Amino acid sequence: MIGIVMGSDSDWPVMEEAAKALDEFEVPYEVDVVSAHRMPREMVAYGENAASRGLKAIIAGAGGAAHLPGMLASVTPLPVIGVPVPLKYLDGMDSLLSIVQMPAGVPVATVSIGGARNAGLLAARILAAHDPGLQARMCEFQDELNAQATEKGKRLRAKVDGADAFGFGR
Ligand SMILES: Nc1c(C(=O)O)ncn1[C@@H]1O[C@H](COP(=O)(O)O)[C@@H](O)[C@H]1O
Repeated sequence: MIGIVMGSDSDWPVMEEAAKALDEFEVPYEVDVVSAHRMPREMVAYGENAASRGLKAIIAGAGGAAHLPGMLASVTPLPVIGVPVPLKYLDGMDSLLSIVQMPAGVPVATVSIGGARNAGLLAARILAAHDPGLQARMCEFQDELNAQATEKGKRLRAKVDGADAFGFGR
């Protein structure tokens, strides 16, 4: 089970992509609003109880002064994946820097601004390290990505001038 938490329900349109990625790999998850700023005691309780409740990793998204991922990481031994959520001002740079610049000893695996899909995929990979079946599905997924990228190259080359990737045949 993966925990997907966010500072506000207004983050859900971004964070939903993490849930969709976990759905693709049939990884169970729970979702909740847990704010370090607005509900600090509940946030500490969530982090302190996460491991004993059976969660294997936490995906935490927040916008602006995004202290939630780092604060969770300080009260749980589980891996925490931070998702910077872009807001109206500063385009998510505020959130990115708040999440990524953690002091040594308290790691948060930070994905790109709005990168909730990668957060979901990273959580699946963490579980896959101890789950051969899930790891096999991850390998298939990577093969599909490869095939799609190869196809894009073929289409582009055909569109430009029929040359191959190195420009031979021009
Ligand atoms: N960054 C945090 C924290 C936190 O880090 O504890 N709690 C809420 N927020 C963020 O405030 C933004 C605005 O929230 P509202 O839309 O509720 O006003 C959201 O992006 C949320 O993640």
